[in-house]
Amino acid sequence: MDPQSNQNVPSIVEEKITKHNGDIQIRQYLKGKFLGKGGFARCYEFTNQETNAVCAAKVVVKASLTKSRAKQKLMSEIKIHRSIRHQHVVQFQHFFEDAENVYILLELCQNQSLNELLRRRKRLHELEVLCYSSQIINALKYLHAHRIIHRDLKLGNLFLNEKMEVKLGDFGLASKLDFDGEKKRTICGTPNYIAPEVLEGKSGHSYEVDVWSLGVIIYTLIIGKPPFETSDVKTTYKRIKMNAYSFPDHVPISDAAKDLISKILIGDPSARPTLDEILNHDFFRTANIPKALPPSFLACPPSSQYIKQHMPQLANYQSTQIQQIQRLESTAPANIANPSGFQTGTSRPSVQQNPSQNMMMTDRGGAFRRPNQQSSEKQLPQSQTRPMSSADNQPQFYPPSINTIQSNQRLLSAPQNVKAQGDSIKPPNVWVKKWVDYSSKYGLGYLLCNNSTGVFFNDSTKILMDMNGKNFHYFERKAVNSQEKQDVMTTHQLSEYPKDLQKKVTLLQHFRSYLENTNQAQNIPGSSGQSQDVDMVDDSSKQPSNVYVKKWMRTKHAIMFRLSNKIVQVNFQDHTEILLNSESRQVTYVNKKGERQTLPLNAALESNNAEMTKRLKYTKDILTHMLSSNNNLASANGTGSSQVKGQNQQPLMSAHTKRGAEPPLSDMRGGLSSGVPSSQTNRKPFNVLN
Ligand SMILES: Nc1ncnc2c1ncn2[C@@H]1O[C@H](COP(=O)(O)OP(=O)(O)OP(=O)(O)O)[C@@H](O)[C@H]1O
Repeated sequence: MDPQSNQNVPSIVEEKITKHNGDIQIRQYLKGKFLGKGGFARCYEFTNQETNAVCAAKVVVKASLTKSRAKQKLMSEIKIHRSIRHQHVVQFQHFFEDAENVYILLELCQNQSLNELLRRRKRLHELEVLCYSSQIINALKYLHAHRIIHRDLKLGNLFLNEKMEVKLGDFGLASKLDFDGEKKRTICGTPNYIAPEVLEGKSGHSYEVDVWSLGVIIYTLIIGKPPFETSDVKTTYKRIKMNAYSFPDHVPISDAAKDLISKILIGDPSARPTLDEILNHDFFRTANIPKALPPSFLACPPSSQYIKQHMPQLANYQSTQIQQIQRLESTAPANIANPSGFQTGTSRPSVQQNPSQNMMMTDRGGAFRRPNQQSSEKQLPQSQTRPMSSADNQPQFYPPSINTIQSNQRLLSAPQNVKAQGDSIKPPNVWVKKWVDYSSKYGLGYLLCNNSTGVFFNDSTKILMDMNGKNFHYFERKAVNSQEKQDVMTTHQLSEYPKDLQKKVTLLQHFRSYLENTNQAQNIPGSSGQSQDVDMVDDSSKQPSNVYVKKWMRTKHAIMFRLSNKIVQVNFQDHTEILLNSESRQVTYVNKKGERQTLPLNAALESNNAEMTKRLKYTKDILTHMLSSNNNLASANGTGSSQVKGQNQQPLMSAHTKRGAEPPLSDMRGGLSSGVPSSQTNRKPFNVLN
C-alpha cells in the first residue's frame, strides 16, 4: 500500500458543473476503495452520491502534468478513449478536474486485470486462453476498424468485469491514424510486449504491433511468463529483436497454440497474420469457446468436466491416448518413470493432473484457414502448415536450452572388459553423440560420433555436413511413384550450392558450432573430454559420412532417433542407452556407468539384466505405439521408411523431457545475460512521447 496516497480512506470529491445559465451545480462522489496505480494515475472506486452508481476513477495529479508531453498524452488518451464504445473496451464515462487532479471516470472492472489473475493462477488452461484472447481480438478488430492502434496491449491493461468479460483499457499510448497506410514512429510500449519494428524504429509501425502483443499475451497466459522476459530491459530488447524465445519443456502446450504463437511472433510485421486469420487458426477450433468463464476460475483452474464440455473432441481423443500413455508409463523402468533430479511439483503437471493439455500436444493442426477453406486442409502435413520459420533471410540462432544437450560419449570410453559376444556381433558404427532440440523454431541439430553434423528441420528436410566441413548432403522427401516417398539426397560443396539452401546451411553451421563448442564432458560425470576425443578418432571417424537422422521423437523419458543406417537409438533420461540394429537384430546397451554390451535381440530380451530388458521393452512398446499411430520411426523395425506416411518431429507424449530450468541465454550467445524472470520488471511503458 502506498503511504502517500491515503488510498483507502473514504473522502468526498466534488465536481463543479457549470450549467447553460451560468449556475454552478456540485456533484459529489465518494472516493472509496483504492483499485491500483499505474505509471501516472491512481485508480479508486467512485460512487456518485446522487445515483449511487459506482465507477472506477483514474486520478491524475495535475502537478505531474507540468511537462507538455504528459499533458498531451492525457489529452490524447481522453480524446481517443471517449470516442469509442465496445463490449470489450472499458467504457469511458466522463472526465472533470479540480484544483489538484484530473479525474477520468470509467466502467468499473471488479475482477482486476489479467495480470493479477495470472499471478494467482501461475498459468491458464488453453480453454481459458481461447476465451480471453477471442474477446481481446474482438476489441482489437473494433479499434483497428476505427484506425486506432492501442500500442500498450498487455495483461495489466486487460480487465475483467463482474461478468468475467474482458475489457481493454488504458489508452494512454493509443494512436489514431489519419489514413490506413500511415506509419507511426513514436517509440512506445511496455518492454515485454513491444514489437520489434517499434524498437528498430526504421520504417515506422502500425496495427501489427497490437498483433505482436497479442502473441506475447497468448504465450504468457499459457506458459506463465512472457516469452522475451529477462531481468534487464536491454536484454529483453535484444531478445525481441533477435526473436529469441522458446517453449519450455516443462509446460504443456498444444501444437496448435505453439503454431499460432510462432506465426504471430514474427519479426516482419507484414508476415504476421491478421486478426481474422488468427480467429480462423486451428487453435480457435479446438474448443467451443464459452462467451465468459465462471468467476471461480479467478482462483482455480477449470475442472476436467468443464473442459470436456467445451473441448469434446479433445475429451474423446484424450481417453484412448491416456490409456496408451499409462500403458507405456507402466512399462517404463521405475527409475525412468520417476528419475531423481526431474522437476517436480506444481510447475510440472502430470498427464493425470491435466490430461487435456498434454493431449493437445498430439494435435498436429495449426494451419491458418480462411473461413471458406475446406476441412481437408486440416490434414496438411506439418511441412506445409509450419514453415521453417519467419520470413527473415538471416536466421537467428538461439538454441533453447543448453540442458537439451545430451551426450553418449560414454559409448566411446567404455571399459574394454565388456566385450561384444561372438564373432558376428558388431557394435554400431555411427550414432548420435550430442543433440539439441530447437524444434520450437528450426529443428533438431545433432553431432554424430564420426563428427558429421546434421539438422532435421521442422519442414522434414534434412541436411548433413561431413566431418571435413567441405561438403554437405541435402535430403528432401520426394515421391518415387504414386504411393511411395523417399528421401532424395543431393550433395553440394559448401563453396557452391543453390541459393535457396542458404538459410538451412547457415542454420547447420550455427548448430555445428554450438554443438562443437559445448563442453562435452559436462554431462558425463567422471570422464574427460580429451580421452573421448582420442577414442573417437580411433573408433568412428573413418565411418561413412552420409548416415543421418531420418526420424526422431521425444517422450517423457527418452529421445529416440532413427538413423539411416537402420539403427534406432534411444537415450534415456538416466543416461542409459539402447541402440537397436533392426537389420542385424542386435542390441547395444549402455548402462549408467557407461559400460556397453552388444548382443542379439532375443538374447537381450531374455537376459537377466533387468535394467536392460526393461529399457528394451520400453523401446519396443514405444515403437509399437508409434507403429499403431502411423509413426515413421516404426519403420526402423524393418518395414522400410518409404511405406510410412507421417512425419514426427514433435514430442509425442510429453513436453517434460528436459531437466532443470531454462538456462541463461548468455551460455549460448555472447552478450545476453541470465533470463531470471521478474514480476516487477518490464511492466512500465517507456519513453512515453518523443
Ligand atoms: N476500469 C477499471 N476498473 C478497475 N480497476 C481499474 C480500472 N482501470 C484501472 N484500474 C486499476 O488501476 C490501475 C492503474 O490504471 P492504469 O493502468 O490505467 O493507469 P496508468 O497510470 O495509465 O497505467 P500505465 O502505467 O499502464 O499507463 C490498474 O492497474 C488497475 O489496477
